[in-house]
Amino acid sequence: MTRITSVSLRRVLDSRGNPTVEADVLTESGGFGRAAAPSGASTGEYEAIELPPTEAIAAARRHAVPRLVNEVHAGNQREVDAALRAADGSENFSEIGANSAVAISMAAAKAGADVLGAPLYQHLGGAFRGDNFPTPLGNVIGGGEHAKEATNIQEFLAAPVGAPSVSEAVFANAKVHARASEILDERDVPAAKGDEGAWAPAVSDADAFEIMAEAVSDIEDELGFEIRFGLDIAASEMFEDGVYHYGDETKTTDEQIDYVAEMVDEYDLVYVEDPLDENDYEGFAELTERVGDRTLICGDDLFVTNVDRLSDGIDVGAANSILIKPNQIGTLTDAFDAVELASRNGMDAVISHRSGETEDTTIAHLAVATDAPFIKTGTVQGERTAKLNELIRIADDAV
Ligand SMILES: C=C(OP(=O)(O)O)C(=O)O
Ligand SMILES: [Mg+2]
Repeated sequence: MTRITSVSLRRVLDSRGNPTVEADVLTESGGFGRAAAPSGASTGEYEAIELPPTEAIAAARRHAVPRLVNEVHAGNQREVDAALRAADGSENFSEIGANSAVAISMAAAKAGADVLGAPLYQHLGGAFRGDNFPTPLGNVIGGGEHAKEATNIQEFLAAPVGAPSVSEAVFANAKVHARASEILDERDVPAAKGDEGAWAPAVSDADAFEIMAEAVSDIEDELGFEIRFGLDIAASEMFEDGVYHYGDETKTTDEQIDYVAEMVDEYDLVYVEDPLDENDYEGFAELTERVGDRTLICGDDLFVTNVDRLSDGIDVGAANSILIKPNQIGTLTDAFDAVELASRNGMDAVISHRSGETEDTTIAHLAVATDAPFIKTGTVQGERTAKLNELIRIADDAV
């Protein structure tokens, strides 16, 4: 019933105005799935390869489509993804592009769910998923590679951990975002927005911590449940010549570890992503040893959703959490394998968008399917609210 009968690929716009790959998958019983690849700006060195969309589409039409159409079943995700890997033949999807691969992989999952008449999260996660929801990590203030002349730290993320429902959590983050804007106004600081819709003011990181703490505490008082915050430092982007660059200042690795540990305690941070360079497993391990009992130390560029890199990290205790971005690795199968390896080793898997996104909502379903404690998918702006609103719909049994 779910045998794939057609795969079409096209270029569509992403949220930065760049082209990206969209895939449509049809099955013999009329099941349909459509998905589009996101795209990073602060990409990890070890991510699967994103090809220019025109090249990725041409290569996928030549190599992957013939191995999919009439050959595999959309309902059998491992079969679909194995065909994509076989069609590509490289370790990192350098032939057909991880952008083509992930769009097809996700579109096939949706087509499989369509045939079964099940919501995507249930097709991916099983009959007993759908009662637990991730806490959305909402990007409120940011800079780094996502906005020029703003903070060095890439993302300051609201985390409404005490919200009674996912809907209240989503609205809480929007309120924190609005409150941060008022505080910036009160300080006479103009702020444009970065790629993900976070405020991108020209303030120091120290000021951003203060603004974030004030915004979170005001909204916590207003709503009456616990809201904390976290960071994506995206430290690989700051690391050059053996030191971390904060504007004109630098920090050695030891200073960076001390700084992050101090911020964890001063601001009771619930989450810290990529506090150190993507090659520094030891630094990650040292920081995790110091503060991992009270916060999540999450590897994004460190692990790139890759089970081999995650295994190396597990061996040395490099983090207690992994960020999962399907396009970093190329298929849903690979992303699920990373989630499973993490959870078998007591680590939390956090599902994430990219800075370049589309209206695609797959990651909302992925987060529910994997019982993720957190999802990082922005706060406002259509391509972000697409996922947040989908979480609300899933909770409302309206998908
Ligand atoms: C979402 C992120 O940004 P990008 O997509 O640019 O890697 C991130 O670093 O976690
Ligand atoms: Mg990151």
